[in-house]
Amino acid sequence: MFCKSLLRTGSLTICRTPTGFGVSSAAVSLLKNNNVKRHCSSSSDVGNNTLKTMEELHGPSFLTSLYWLFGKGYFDITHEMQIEHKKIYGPLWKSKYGPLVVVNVASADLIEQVLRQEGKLPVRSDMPHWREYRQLRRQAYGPLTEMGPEWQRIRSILNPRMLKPRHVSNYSPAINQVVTDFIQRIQRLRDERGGGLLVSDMAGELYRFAFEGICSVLFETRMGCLNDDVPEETQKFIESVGEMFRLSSVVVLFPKSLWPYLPFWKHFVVVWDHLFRIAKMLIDSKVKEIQGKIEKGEPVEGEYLTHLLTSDKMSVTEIQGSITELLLAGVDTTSNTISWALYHLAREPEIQETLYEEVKSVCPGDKIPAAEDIAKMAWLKATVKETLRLYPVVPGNARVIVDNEIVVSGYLFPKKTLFHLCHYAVSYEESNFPEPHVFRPERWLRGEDRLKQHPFGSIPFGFGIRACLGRRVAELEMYCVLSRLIKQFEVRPDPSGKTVKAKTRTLMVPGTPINLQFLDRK
Ligand code: HEM
Repeated sequence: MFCKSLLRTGSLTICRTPTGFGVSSAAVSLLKNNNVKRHCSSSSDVGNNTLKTMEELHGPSFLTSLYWLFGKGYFDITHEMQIEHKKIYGPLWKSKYGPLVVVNVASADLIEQVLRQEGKLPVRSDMPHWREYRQLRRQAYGPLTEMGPEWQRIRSILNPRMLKPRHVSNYSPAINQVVTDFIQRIQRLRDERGGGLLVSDMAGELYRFAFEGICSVLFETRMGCLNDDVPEETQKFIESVGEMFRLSSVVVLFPKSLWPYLPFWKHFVVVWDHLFRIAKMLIDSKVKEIQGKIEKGEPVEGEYLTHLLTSDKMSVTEIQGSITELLLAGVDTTSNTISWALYHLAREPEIQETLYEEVKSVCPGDKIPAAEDIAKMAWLKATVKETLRLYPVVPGNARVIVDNEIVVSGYLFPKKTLFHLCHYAVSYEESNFPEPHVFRPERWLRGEDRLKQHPFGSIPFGFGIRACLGRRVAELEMYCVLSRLIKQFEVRPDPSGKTVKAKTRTLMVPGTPINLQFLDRK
């Protein structure tokens, strides 16, 4: 019934898809008792009981899709293809990739309809290649790869210290130490290599920052990513993450039965071995530290890892599986968002000045912003929100609703239909965001305009029980580094005046390097 092959096309992660259709009586009653609370499908559909099937939904054929991707050159900018396809087919269309069928959803109303009907155990993609490695090496699944009730169990353990604001605020001292080192690194790079002004490839620099920042939270350990001489083990760790993602997108193009015969599958396994080995080393050293303290009768204090290890709800192998996945999900998402925010602030001196005044008034002198200070910085938060609207780092998000059939815009979709939520296209809906291409943080300040916005108009962290686990930590990192950079420097654009466009590499990343000038503020 399900095609198990998997194809990855830029932002689109395509996995299992159903081939069977049909209208069941359960579906009709589902429609009548539609559990969509807001912006639901039109009442005439419900009244007439006229449900269309997925077969009736239009959209590009396989050949047309290939032509768009490779003939018209949208392979690198699949986020733009969302907007073009929406103009042609409307907000709901079907794309075929060989035997795979993907239902694209590209309006805030319809995304809301899909997400509000997801059951208790939604799935994003079944990640067969990541899962296969874990089976091969008897490693545990983490929140990205786990499914069903086990996924629910590990999320219930991982969630509180990652998502509750009172716990997350405890990470601000560790993150601020990393920010201090990052600012010093920017000063060094600028003075030693950039003629006292320019820092090249900010996305690369912020990648180091985000790697160091998330490791300081997850492993409670400093890795030295921001040193001039990065420790060898750390350098290999960073490279293995990049290599794993690169190989992932190749492996997934081939059927599982061929993997053992592919040279890059072997390489993929070696890279994962390395990632898991370093994660284990870091966790083992924390275990030893905790044991030492217990033996000496000293109090055991710590944050995320210490809490997981001492709460006894997960085995060490399970902790290793989950922490490794948190790390993988938490580096380039955060670093790319910070890069885009700085890119725009450099081009919008007035917004930058407003932000500077806000940070200075909340944190005068040398005061370093803590979580409670950030809560008072409305412009800072609005800047990050607007950045994520223009560049939703995950521009298209796969969603499979496994528990139930659902009705969207008068169509009945069977269980396990693969939806592709077009967050990028929705972020640029003129009706929600007037002048959608303009960077305008004030859209997010409290006021009348904000009340008019659709709550699903920009949901960069997803929605519901399978939404981003690292949202609060990512926000804290972004707020800390942006506020302190803007307080310390006046950021100006690359004097060459080059504009940087986004490209899709699963995530939305800068297509060319972002270079910025950093002038000390007096
Ligand atoms: C700006 C930064 C980030 C953005 C925009 C972002 C966005 C997202 C999105 C859109 C999803 C999918 C949600 C859905 O399908 O509804 C997701 C999932 C996830 N994110 Fe993030 N993320 C960011 C940072 C982080 C960080 C720092 C971490 C780790 C500390 C993290 C960990 C995760 C995990 C583990 C999942 C999978 C959750 C699950 O399937 O249960 N993310 N993220």
